[in-house]
Amino acid sequence: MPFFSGPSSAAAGIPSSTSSPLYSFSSSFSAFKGDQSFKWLYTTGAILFALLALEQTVYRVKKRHLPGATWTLPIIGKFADSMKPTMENYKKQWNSGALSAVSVFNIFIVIASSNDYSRKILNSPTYAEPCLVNSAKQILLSENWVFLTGKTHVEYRKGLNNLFTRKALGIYIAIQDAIARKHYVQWAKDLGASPKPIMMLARHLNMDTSLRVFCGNHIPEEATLEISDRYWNITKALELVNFPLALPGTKVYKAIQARKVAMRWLTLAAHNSKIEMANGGEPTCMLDHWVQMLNDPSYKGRREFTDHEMAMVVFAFLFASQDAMSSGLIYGFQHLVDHPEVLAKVREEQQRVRKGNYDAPLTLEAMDGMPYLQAVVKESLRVKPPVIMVPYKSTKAFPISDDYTVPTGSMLIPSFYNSLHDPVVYPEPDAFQPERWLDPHGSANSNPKNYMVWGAGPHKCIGLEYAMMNIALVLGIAAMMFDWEHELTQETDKVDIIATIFPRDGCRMKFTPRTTT
Ligand code: HEM
Repeated sequence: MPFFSGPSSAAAGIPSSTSSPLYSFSSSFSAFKGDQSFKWLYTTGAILFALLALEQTVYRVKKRHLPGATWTLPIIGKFADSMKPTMENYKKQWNSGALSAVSVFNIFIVIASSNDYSRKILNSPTYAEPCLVNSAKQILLSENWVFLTGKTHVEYRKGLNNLFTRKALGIYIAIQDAIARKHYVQWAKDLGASPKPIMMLARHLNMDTSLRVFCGNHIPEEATLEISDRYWNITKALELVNFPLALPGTKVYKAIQARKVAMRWLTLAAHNSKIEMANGGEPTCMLDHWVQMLNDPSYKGRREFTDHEMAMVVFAFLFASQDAMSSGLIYGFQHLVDHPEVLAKVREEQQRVRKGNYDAPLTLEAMDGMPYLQAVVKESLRVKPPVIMVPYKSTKAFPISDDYTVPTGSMLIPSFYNSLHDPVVYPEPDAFQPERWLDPHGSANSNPKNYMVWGAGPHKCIGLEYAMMNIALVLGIAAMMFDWEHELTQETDKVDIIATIFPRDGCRMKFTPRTTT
């Protein structure tokens, strides 16, 4: 509404407000400078007016009948909203129509909120491809594989799928287990006396886990600390629209510096892994597993990857996972502590499967025996999906529906929230009910296409099994080691969108060691 009334009232004001002040200004001005200056001012004004009119016309022609502001705010469009995104504004937009339109800095954006349209965008690589936010190419480096599209993307990704097989996950789980326990020793100290936000602790735990899973001991402890500390600068730069130049002091500049630090360490890790595998070492991390696979004579895919290229792959995994995993972990903790009856069932399952031996590292087989914990993770990610949308762009005119064609070069935003909160598929959609996943014939399991937590199509999350396993493992261990208390604040239920979603108060918790362990 402000975007409608703003420009239209401004437009209405132009004749009266420009006529008298501009006239008197220009007439007194012309007394000194003559007719030439007046003509110059008049011509400039006319050109500006024509450009603004053209901007509105282009917007209206592209938008056609889609819901969205009738006029766009000159030049900036909905920039103010994109700077401070809120769930309330997003929900308003999603509920305005299955397809709706906005414009930011003259980028025409079509937002899809229904399951069908969101899936259609993700599954139409001939018409649409991921575009990530503007800053992503500067941060990730434009030659990163995540920017590949079409067949080259499919081929490249095929090789990387091998890094998430069950065999590979079997290597990673021992590392995940050890890192979680190491951090919990510190959590017991930090959160033992009074409730504090777990937000940054969970982010550090997740970054440490990722780096050790990806790089093992090929980087020193100081590297994980340095990357983890600086990574927040990368998260903060992931806004829809950033200051266009990466000048010193800007968010993108700081993010690029953080990437340089991370890439230096990751390149070293790739180098060290190659040496260790060449010397007959056993694979103890993702890089080792990858190098060993490339050295296997029976391996059919591409074999040569430079240290820099391997580092870019690992950096892309960090980039794709750090915010989403942290969000998933934090809401996992929050959902469990707020639902003691669910936490009690998680503990009951842990006791049954682990038979009182809570110090033994978790294995894939043990995790297979924990369907309730898996349901908890699945439900937590449904209620609070870390990624609520992904930006794509149309590479050619995209006839998305019978009566609307998305113009070439538009930004397309498939949104997942409505799919994951569809009351027909998930009755009482805002309620946290892991049980809905335990009935194989229930509506949740019968409509897998609604479960858009991981996206869909050729770019669907490559790390989803790993992510599910990690969140389950971190929660499962914590459930047996600690009693948790959650300090509710006025901001507990408010959601901040910082690339992914987080509780605004950072989830304030107190952890007390349990006597059973
Ligand atoms: C809770 C955690 C996670 C969530 C919610 C999540 C969600 C997503 C979503 C929604 C997409 C976009 C899919 C699309 O465009 O259709 C995606 C892509 C991706 N994710 Fe994840 N993700 C998570 C964890 C991870 C982890 C742990 C890794 C790696 C270790 C990872 C690696 C990737 C990569 C590389 C892509 C891009 C794939 C491609 O373009 O082919 N993600 N993820």
